[in-house]
Amino acid sequence: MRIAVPNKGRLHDPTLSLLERAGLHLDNGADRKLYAGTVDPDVTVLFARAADIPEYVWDGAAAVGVTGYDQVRESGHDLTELVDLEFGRCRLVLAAPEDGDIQVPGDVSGKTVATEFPTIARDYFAQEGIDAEVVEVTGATELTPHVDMADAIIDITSTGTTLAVNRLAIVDEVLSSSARLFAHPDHAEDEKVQQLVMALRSVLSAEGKRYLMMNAPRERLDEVREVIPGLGGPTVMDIAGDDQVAVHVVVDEREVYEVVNELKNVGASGILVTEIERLVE
Ligand SMILES: Nc1ncnc2c1ncn2[C@@H]1O[C@H](COP(=O)(O)OP(=O)(O)OP(=O)(O)O)[C@@H](O)[C@H]1O
Ligand SMILES: O=P(O)(O)OC[C@H]1O[C@H](OP(=O)(O)OP(=O)(O)O)[C@H](O)[C@@H]1O
Ligand SMILES: [Mg+2]
Repeated sequence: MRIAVPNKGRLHDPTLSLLERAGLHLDNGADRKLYAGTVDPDVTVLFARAADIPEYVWDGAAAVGVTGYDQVRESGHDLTELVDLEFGRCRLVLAAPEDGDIQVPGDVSGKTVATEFPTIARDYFAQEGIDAEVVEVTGATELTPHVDMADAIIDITSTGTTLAVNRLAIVDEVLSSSARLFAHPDHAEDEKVQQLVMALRSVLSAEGKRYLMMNAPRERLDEVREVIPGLGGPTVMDIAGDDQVAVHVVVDEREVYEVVNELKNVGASGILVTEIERLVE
């Protein structure tokens, strides 16, 4: 199985980090090559531009690919979305110069809109019944309204800094995106693809979770159970020749502070809090 992965840009590092955490270690020097092997002899990683990945998957050059939902929509290919990887979150927005005469989407009728996403832009205008002319650019879109290349833009925003620096205001949200794992519809159910899906989900499930280990007096076990909001209840183990038991449990990271205090109050001791790499449910 080949996995297409962004070769550079914003999605490159988080994708490689996720594959590593999922246990799919890449060969050394992977990021300077077009291909990389992994610990699984049947799995190869193929590096490509984020915008080209939908095409690679659609053509069968790779069974699956990681890229932004925006890129898949722009490609027009009907790929199967398998996992939302929760990074690369951004929005495609219609934006126009602050204090200009474009205040609502309808105001761009009869005007020009620059974008790196012409397919998405045309679909959006058709759906909204807006008659605007789309001007295709390949970068620095935010500049175009200031050099009279376009009246408005459709571009990516996340923190809003680039729009603000270029004195552009959001007129409408066109699409909300994040990095996701996509498959060719014919490969979505393949065994290797499903193994990858499970491994990636296990990493995402573990994020924001902590593993708690402690000793507790056997006679206060009921009180311990009550304060633990655990995933499927705690694991309780006897400590030979002792009136203490060992208790292990997975807890939401946001609850750890309060839970540890409550556990102390019901007699728990030697409380250890650790991170979890993966959680297969
Ligand atoms: N500011 C951002 N915040 C979050 N995600 C973003 C942001 N900008 C882009 N993305 C996501 O990352 C994807 C790739 O964008 P990126 O900027 O890394 O590549 P690119 O500039 O299109 O690539 P290239 O340099 O190869 O032309 C986008 O399609 C989008 O899904
Ligand atoms: O809302 P913000 O946080 O400012 O992010 C938005 C900017 O991020 C992306 O550009 P990027 O930095 O990837 O540069 P690029 O144009 O080289 O792709 C996008 O094209 C916007 O310009
Ligand atoms: Mg970019």
